[in-house]
Amino acid sequence: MHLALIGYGNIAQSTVAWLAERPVARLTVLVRPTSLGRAQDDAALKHAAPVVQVTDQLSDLLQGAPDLVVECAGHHAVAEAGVAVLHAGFDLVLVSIGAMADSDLAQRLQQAAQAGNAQLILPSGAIGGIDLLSALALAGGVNVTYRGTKPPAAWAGTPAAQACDLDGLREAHVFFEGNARKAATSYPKNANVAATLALAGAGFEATRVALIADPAATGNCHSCSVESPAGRFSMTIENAASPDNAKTSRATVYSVIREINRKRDRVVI
Ligand SMILES: NC(=O)C1=CN([C@@H]2O[C@H](COP(=O)(O)OP(=O)(O)OC[C@H]3O[C@@H](n4cnc5c(N)ncnc54)[C@H](OP(=O)(O)O)[C@@H]3O)[C@@H](O)[C@H]2O)C=CC1
Ligand SMILES: O=C([O-])CC(=O)C(=O)O
Repeated sequence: MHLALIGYGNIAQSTVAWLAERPVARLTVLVRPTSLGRAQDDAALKHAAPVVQVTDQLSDLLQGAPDLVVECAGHHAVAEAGVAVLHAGFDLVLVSIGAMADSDLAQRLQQAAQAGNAQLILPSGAIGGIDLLSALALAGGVNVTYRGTKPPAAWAGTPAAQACDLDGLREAHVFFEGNARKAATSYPKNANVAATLALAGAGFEATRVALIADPAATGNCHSCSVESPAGRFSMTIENAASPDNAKTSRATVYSVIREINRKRDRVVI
């Protein structure tokens, strides 16, 4: 399998570390020019695949004709590279799903997938239950509410810092209430889960979201309540944060690896 990664931050590096256990045949990593030297020098890459290319040129990635491309770089990268990858005919796992809250970009991604006969794969990421939610949505009339809770430090550098005194919080504070579109666009590194639920279930406008900073939180907590004529469920997922990025749950990394394995394995679950 020829795997391509867009971005070489927390998720990509953790994925590469895991691939040492089960390497791919070939690996291409697309980074920004400022990160090229750092990525090229990373010794972990040579354990992930016998053939590795690190590049800052999207054209290199496309010319290599990868079997699967995984975007794990952020919303801007989706706009910069996602459409081109799909249009060129390569299946794309979109980790930064919240980028789909931009309806123009979502439409261009869908059209590119159609034109390139490629698949846009939306992984479950930091949450679960997407299988049942997307099934219930087919029955119609689905209602979804989501509460995303993280420690104050995980909200640093986001609009939450203007909405409240993150460092001074003594108890859980709801700093955002609104729909999934507003959540995903306002918190691109923290509310991809809201977008995932919206795309699987009731859509961006109807999915109700609350975002919470909680000084007592020890990880990233995702609570979701789903009601539909065909069934209802609620769940609370308590994820450990990534050691290198408090905003991102470790589960997201394993969700990416799961998609890689689903592409290369004969039996998939
Ligand atoms: N679906 C889900 O449930 C979740 C989704 N996410 C999404 O995953 C993204 C990545 O998470 P994580 O790895 O933890 O974040 P990091 O910030 O650790 O890594 C992102 C990396 O992407 C690089 N990058 C940014 N833009 C580009 C570009 N245009 N081309 C190539 N590389 C680029 C950055 O490079 P540089 O170092 O040069 O700045 C950085 O190294 C998050 O931004 C978020 O959108 C996160 C958690 C859950
Ligand atoms: O990783 C998480 O816990 C969730 C997250 O950042 C997101 O939804 O963007």
